[in-house]
Amino acid sequence: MAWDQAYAVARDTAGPLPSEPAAVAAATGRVLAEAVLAAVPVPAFDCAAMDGYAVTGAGPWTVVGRVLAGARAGDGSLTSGMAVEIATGAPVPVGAEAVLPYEDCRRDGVTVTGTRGPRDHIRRVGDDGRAGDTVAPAGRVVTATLAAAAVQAGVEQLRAHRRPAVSLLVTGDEVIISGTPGPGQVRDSFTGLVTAVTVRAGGEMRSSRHLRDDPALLRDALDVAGTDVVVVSGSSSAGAADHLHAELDARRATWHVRGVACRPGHPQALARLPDGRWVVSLPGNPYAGLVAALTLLEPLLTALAGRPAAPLARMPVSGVAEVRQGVRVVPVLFEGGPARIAAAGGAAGLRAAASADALAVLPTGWADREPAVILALP
Ligand SMILES: Nc1nc2c(c(=O)[nH]1)N[C@H]1C(S)=C(S)[C@@H](COP(=O)(O)OP(=O)(O)OC[C@H]3O[C@@H](n4cnc5c(N)ncnc54)[C@H](O)[C@@H]3O)O[C@H]1N2
Ligand code: MOO
Repeated sequence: MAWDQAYAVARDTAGPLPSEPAAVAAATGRVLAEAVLAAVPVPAFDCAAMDGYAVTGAGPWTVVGRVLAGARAGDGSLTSGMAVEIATGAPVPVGAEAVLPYEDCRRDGVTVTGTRGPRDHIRRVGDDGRAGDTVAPAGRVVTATLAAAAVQAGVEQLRAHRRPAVSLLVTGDEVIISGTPGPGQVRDSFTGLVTAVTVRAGGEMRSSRHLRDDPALLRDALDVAGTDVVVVSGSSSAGAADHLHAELDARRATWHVRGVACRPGHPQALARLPDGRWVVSLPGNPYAGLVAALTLLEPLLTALAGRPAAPLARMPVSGVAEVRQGVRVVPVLFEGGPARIAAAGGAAGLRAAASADALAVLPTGWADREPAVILALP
């Protein structure tokens, strides 16, 4: 399957997971299934916008008291010629017409003189929205800013799509999950990468498990992986120890993507089990697996999380790389002007990607300075 088509299938095949109530404070990164409506007006009471004196009528004014923030709204009232000393955010007494900032007036004993300017320096109830106003519409990602606006408007609970839960099965007899690899061993590169892609797309990483290359272990692990998405690294190819495809066929999985015309990352796949769980197969070569995570896993999770699919970024790319068929995915550097190819190497090493700014997806027949899709690195 062509790379663009595989990306589109991963992005467009799954719909958002069901929604549920969620505490605003814990909903960052999730997508609103319903609009957030203000429970209270903002501000909830008329209050001072400056430190100074709340006054009524023309000056001079007689200071009759002091109101600090936190005082009860509705207490106290002013009539013409009266003033109270007031703090920013404190409720203005009933009848107050303006707040005179300290710098615009003079106090002598209990008398304040000064001139009222064109602004009254009072924030009125509902200036920034009334109860029932939309704080944010359905479909928005809950950012820290959106969450802050919601709690400001008295909202503590919202309705959001469930985060897609992800588990990772790291296959390979040679793979170790911690420490420095010895002869014949490789250190797992996938747990960190898959976690980062998952979190970035609005998912939740539940577990990462290492499995030896044994079909029975893979079968059992697939049985118990109770997550929306099961990612399997390695075991994607045709080798004697690669059991994933046979296992998915035995389970009558539906193949949505089975091989992508993409270098590296050709053996990547996306399938759905009859019970609804998605399986993303990442080739074991780490750079190829990273490419596959950005091609299939990220758009799938984005859709399951209910996030709107952002259009793919494109920019001109300069450098040397041969792309005879399918696409070639290369690390690039941003230096102003076209992105520059940092290296166009193999499928295993991550070193060029480590100090690159992004990956570029070079189409078949690509030539120097022609545009390419740009994928952000996790
Ligand atoms: N006869 C063929 N052989 C291969 C083909 C093919 O089409 N026909 N495709 C090649 C391509 S392309 C890739 S990519 C790999 C895919 O292999 P698998 O997904 O089956 O993965 P493994 O064989 O288990 O491992 C490949 C390579 O990656 C290393 N690896 C595996 N897991 C990890 C990990 N968690 N962290 C770091 N490195 C890992 C592993 O040690 C191997 O070196 O197949 C080609 N062969
Ligand atoms: O295409 Mo493989 O995925 O070279 O590494």
